[in-house]
Amino acid sequence: MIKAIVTDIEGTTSSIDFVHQTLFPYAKAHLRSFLRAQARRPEVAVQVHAVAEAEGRQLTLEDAADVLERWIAEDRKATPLKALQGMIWAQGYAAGELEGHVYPDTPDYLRRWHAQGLGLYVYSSGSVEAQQLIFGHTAYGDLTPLFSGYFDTRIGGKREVASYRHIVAEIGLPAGEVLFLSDIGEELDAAREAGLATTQLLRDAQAKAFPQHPSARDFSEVRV
Ligand SMILES: CSCCC(=O)C(=O)COP(=O)(O)O
Ligand SMILES: [Mg+2]
Repeated sequence: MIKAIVTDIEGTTSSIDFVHQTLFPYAKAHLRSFLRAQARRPEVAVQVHAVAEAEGRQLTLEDAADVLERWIAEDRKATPLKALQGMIWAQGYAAGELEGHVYPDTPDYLRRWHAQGLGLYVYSSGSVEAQQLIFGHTAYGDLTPLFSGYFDTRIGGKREVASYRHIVAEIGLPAGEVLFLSDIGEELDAAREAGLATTQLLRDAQAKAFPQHPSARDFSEVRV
């Protein structure tokens, strides 16, 4: 009996293109000006410091921006990059320059599942702030009241079994009562090894299917 759903974002609730063609370029375009203007804010400074620690060398602000641009190009799921991207996107959403993309079935089924009493959670490499922003600024309104919690890379990587063990411990349910939704087979494999139920979203005809997991073309095909 499934009592909670943990959902990925990119490729699951929202399009990969929105993340890669809109969000990442927006963060890249505003990165240097953001760092120059905001580097003294403690929450920014701590992330810039973490970039230098990860590189194992001292960095000027311009060096840090170079590293972060490289990490964006490599699609690195590094916590300092994700935290800084979230802060930059916050400015974009506040200015009305960004709208969070969700597939049309996403709000519909999130509302149904919530009304059925299922607990809804997000697990994404994007920071918790970035997760709340994308769901808080959709064409279907603010979806954040539907969620009971958010998890990001601070709980661990999405391909690591331990991350899912920590998530179910935080949710407070047996792993078998939690369903994880993602488009990425390696994430689903890790979740299953931790005991969670899984379903792979195959929204794109070219998506690589992992047949060991149940699959769904959209949320209407997800069996809970
Ligand atoms: C919160 S929207 C931005 C998502 C993001 O930054 C990312 O790297 C995609 O990660 P996901 O785990 O959702 O595939
Ligand atoms: Mg994904």
